[in-house]
Amino acid sequence: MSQQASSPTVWKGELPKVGIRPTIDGRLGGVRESLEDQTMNLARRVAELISKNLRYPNGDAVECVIADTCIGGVAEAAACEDQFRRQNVGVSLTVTPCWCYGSETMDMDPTRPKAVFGFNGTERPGAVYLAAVLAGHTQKGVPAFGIYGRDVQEAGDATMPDDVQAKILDFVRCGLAAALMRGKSYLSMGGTSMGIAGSMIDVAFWEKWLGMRVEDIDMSEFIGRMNKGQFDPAEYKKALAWTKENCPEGDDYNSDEGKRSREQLDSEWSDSVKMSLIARDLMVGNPKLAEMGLKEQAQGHGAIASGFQGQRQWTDHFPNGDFLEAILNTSFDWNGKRAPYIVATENDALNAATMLFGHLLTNTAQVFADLRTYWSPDAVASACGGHKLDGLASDGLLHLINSGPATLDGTGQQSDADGNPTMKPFWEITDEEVAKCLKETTWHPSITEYFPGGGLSTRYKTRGGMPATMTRINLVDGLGPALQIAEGHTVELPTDVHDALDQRTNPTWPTTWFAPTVTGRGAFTSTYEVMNHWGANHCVMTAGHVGHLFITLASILRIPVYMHNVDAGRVFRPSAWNTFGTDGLESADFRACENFGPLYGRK
Ligand SMILES: C[C@H](O)[C@@H](O)[C@@H](O)C(=O)CO
Ligand SMILES: [Mn+2]
Repeated sequence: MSQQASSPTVWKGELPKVGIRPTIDGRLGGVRESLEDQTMNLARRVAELISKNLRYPNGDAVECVIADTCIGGVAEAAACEDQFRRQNVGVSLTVTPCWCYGSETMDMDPTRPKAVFGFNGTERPGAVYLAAVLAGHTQKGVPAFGIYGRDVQEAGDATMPDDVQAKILDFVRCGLAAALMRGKSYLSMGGTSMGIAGSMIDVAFWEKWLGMRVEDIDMSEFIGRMNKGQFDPAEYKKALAWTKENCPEGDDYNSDEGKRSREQLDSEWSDSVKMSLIARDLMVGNPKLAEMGLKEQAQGHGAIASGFQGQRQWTDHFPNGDFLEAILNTSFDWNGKRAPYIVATENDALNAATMLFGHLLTNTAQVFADLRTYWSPDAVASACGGHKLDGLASDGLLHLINSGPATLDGTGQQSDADGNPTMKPFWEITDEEVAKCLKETTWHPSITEYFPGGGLSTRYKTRGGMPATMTRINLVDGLGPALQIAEGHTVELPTDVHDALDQRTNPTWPTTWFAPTVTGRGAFTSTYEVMNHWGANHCVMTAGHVGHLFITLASILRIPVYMHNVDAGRVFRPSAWNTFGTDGLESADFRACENFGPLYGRK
């Protein structure tokens, strides 16, 4: 593990591994012997592909465990299961070039995400085993993904076709996301914010669909720790100095009567930094607290996601959580580059879960936003002196703007290999890009009428041209969770147009102009219809067109997807889903999720 035990970290302890199961025709006396090396070598190639291409959220290479022997029957299958349990295997991938005996060799664990890769050769067909064992998975109610290369390969062909590589890697990304969530916590810091339904925590959703637990703390814990100095004083000193140097305070947009004194603002800065340390320590603990005699506080709540209620009880009296939410969701801070801590504004736990999906699928920071306004081309023209939206924005724009914080990665100041704006895993972000994200962001005294207790809000606008995916999990009485997805691009407006629109809402908040990819059908008939179908006030923006990964992860967890604009060819779900209908995949998804129920328990 690369994580130093001495610093706080989300991903403590051993992370779930990927188990590779080489299955084989068990007939000794010639058949099995002729296949042993080919089968085990196939498993080794798959393990190498995974460890070379995939990383955990902490940057470590994904670890694979290969079964000690090929699996020709139930005895070896059981031995493999024992080995996988001993070695913390959270995802399984069965691989074979030949015919094997389906139910005698299959992975029967009811909750571990699983796939089967049947090498497409004809000498000892892996495909027919694939079909047989997937039928078994469907019949026994243990859905599995099927991976089968398009083109027949020679038995000795050690290459892995691109289509097979893509499916293996996408399955493992999504299976690991599910496995990484299992057993971890969501930390609710406070309660319901302003009657927002998403912040009325539904514990059953976290337990039955995600296999997680919900931890609760009252916001008074912040005041207690601030007043008693229950945070690392050395880190606080370092963090405050870094903040003063790197987080410039911008204009105060408050009215004269709303303006706060310099002394008050300075105390809000120092309180905001303390709140950031305390929120992080509450989530993941901090060994330094144990050295201070705070052994219980040092343990944290095992939270890989959290939410801060803020409004209104806290923010009426104390600085809001804008700084803590922005900096913890960012891929760097005073300690340097590191995995973001997923923190939802207004304790919107459904947006937190969606942020967590995006983070675990891509290892990147996630933008929390209100989906506040649809700006039609006509409305923009009349608000901005006739300005005509064009290009990606020609069907109008969605204004994504949270009420104060957002990850600084959301500035779009990180670039991919082609120079396009993106948000990257922390280990790929350059020092120059860190500096650009900080430079693009200004911090403004929060608007006093909204936040009487003060605070510093995050202001930036996202660079245009970023392929991005907007998502949201909603809860439906009687159905459970349902996911919506909209791939699209960020758009940059001319400064005068941006300012005219931005100033109407709140100039102290972070703005992203988003143009969903419209298809002309259903919820994607137009940009307006995307907004019209959005299920809540909040959304999450993830860098890249990764709607297909959200769809695969949702199917593993049995969360139906009720709108998306992902081409059918990119949709990858367990083979069992096909049996619920192949024409009208959306409704089939609902039927399959309803049929199999939440991954970790009954509804
Ligand atoms: C300041 C306001 O209360 C905002 O926080 C509010 O409009 C929201 O963001 C609601 O989600
Ligand atoms: Mn909001």
